[in-house]
Amino acid sequence: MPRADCIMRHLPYFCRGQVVRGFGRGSKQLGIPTANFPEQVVDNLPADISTGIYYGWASVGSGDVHKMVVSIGWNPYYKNTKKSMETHIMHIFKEDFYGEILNVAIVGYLRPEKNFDSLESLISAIQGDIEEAKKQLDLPEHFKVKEDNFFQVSKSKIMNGH
Ligand SMILES: Cc1cc2nc3c(=O)[nH]c(=O)nc-3n(C[C@H](O)[C@H](O)[C@H](O)COP(=O)(O)O)c2cc1C
Ligand SMILES: Nc1ncnc2c1ncn2[C@@H]1O[C@H](COP(=O)(O)OP(=O)(O)O)[C@@H](O)[C@H]1O
Ligand SMILES: [Mg+2]
Repeated sequence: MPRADCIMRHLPYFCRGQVVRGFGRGSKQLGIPTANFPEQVVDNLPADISTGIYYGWASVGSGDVHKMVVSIGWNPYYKNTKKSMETHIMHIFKEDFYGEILNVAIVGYLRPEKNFDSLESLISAIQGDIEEAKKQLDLPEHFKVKEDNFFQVSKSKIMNGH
């Protein structure tokens, strides 16, 4: 179990980066697309932030801020060799947003990454994470992060074109 102080010390954690292609394993077909960050953003994470599943807020470019869940780690089910950071946003987008800037505020920790004996159990674990995240994010201390200047800055920066 990761130590709680190693997790909480870094939260809320804010970062942004361009959305890149992942392994295309079809998480979209399963109804759980994840916007992947480039290696560089993953490498910039605090060295001692625990891998695992977190929740928070996200926006694409200068768009609205939505609830999200994010997985940081090696996806033991798929035995990845590179650490990844993938965000599922609880919003239905009209189209894909590869190449756009994803702004992310991580506010809380849910659980460590796990291996599963079937794809179905991985999917139901992720669905459970989504439901828990939705509840947690309605708490006042988490809801207020949605209004953080971090997201306002992302709007004005992009609208002014620099
Ligand atoms: C909320 C959430 C929880 C996840 N939990 C796990 C996990 O416990 N173990 C695991 O191997 N992968 C986990 N994943 C990662 C999925 O395996 C990953 O999204 C899948 O490999 C799709 O990758 P792709 O974007 O490259 O297609 C999780 C993803 C999300 C969004
Ligand atoms: N609600 C959403 N959350 C995250 N990504 C989404 C969402 N809706 C559409 N997408 C798009 O789906 C892509 C991720 O799909 P996914 O199947 O995980 O493919 P990849 O392996 O390339 O990451 C994102 O990069 C984004 O462009
Ligand atoms: Mg993905």
